[in-house]
Amino acid sequence: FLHPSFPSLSSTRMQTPTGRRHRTEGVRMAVGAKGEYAVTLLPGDGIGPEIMTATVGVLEVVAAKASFKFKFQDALIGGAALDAMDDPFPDTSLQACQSSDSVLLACIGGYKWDKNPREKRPETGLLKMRKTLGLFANLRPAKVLPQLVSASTLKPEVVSGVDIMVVRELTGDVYFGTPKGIRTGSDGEREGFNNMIYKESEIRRIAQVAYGVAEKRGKKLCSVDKANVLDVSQLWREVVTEEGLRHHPDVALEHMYVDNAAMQLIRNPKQFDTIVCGNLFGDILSDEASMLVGSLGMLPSASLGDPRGPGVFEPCHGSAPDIAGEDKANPLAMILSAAMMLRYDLSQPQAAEALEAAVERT
Ligand SMILES: NC(=O)c1ccc[n+]([C@@H]2O[C@H](COP(=O)([O-])OP(=O)(O)OC[C@H]3O[C@@H](n4cnc5c(N)ncnc54)[C@H](O)[C@@H]3O)[C@@H](O)[C@H]2O)c1
Ligand SMILES: CC(C)[C@H](C(=O)O)[C@@H](O)C(=O)O
Ligand SMILES: [Mg+2]
Repeated sequence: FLHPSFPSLSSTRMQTPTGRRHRTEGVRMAVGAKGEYAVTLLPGDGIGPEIMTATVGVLEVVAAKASFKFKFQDALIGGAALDAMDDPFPDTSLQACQSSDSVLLACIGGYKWDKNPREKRPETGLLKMRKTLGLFANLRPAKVLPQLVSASTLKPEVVSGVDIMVVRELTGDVYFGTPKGIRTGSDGEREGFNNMIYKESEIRRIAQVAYGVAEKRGKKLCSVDKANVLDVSQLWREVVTEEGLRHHPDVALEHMYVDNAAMQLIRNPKQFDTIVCGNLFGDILSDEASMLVGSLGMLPSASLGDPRGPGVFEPCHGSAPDIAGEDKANPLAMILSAAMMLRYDLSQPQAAEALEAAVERT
């Protein structure tokens, strides 16, 4: 597991992050040692190509001022891959990712493919990528920049100073549980069903990541579940508690039901430091957290997991088909995701800090 070396994305940006270098030593650093990082670009759909172009431009400037270069290669995912190859995440794209030091993904999806059968949907390609690359930990920081306090729909005194890290489990839960489908019962009525399921080992490893992140931030972890109703959440709560008692007694652990957490995030977001939750709750709460920051177009993320493979760095938002092609999309979530790539995957903290500082100035 990668948790002991996980850096935080807290306001204490001057600490030396040691993320990927530790978990990849001797495995993937050889390319970096030559001064060139192989990065696969997955522009995807909608505003994806626009924000990817902006981000690559910024990374070229970073490289020009640093002692390393990037070797970019494009690959297909989502609707673009369906159109070209009838597969939302073809093997050629998987191989491109696996042979890279890191992967930048913009976003996928769009009206054009919304009525496709499940296996031919852009979203299926995204989930396949996360699962096959073993990216079980998704870090979604929501940090309010002082310059943008007034951009939030909430009062300045509520959002000013907010600095939350949502640690979302990414390869389990109702997203991947089986059985699932739509069936016709004996009474002739159709019913849809999915299975919300977590193995103990899956809960344990994301809890370890979350405690590792919390250790390096405010030593405060809020685990979000629905243990008052769901058995899967009861196990989640037991395992998260156990993991803390055994290995992280210095981290203050709190449990919160997801409905209350959704309310508390709006009522008093500054009570939170690190939040850990399952895949579905994390999806919802991180979009909610984006409105503390002022815009969904500001929320980056890092998807990490298998130490032998690359991480994938992707904004939290989708393909925004309503504004695609209008040159209106905010590229900062994508650019900040590239900063996370520099920090977590490529062990270039100074470049990451420079990029984040540039975003703050902009
Ligand atoms: N990781 C991903 O690739 C991802 C994430 C979420 C949704 N999706 C897909 O995206 C499609 C659209 O979904 P949705 O509309 O529910 O969510 P969305 O995140 O694409 O858009 C929600 C709203 O936020 C705006 N928005 C999003 N990103 C923005 C940016 N960078 N700058 C300015 N405004 C931005 C959009 O214009 C829209 O009004 C769907 O097909 C969905 O499945 C993909
Ligand atoms: C598009 C969808 C599959 C995806 C998710 O639910 O994980 C998205 O909403 C996200 O947050 O990355
Ligand atoms: Mg989402």
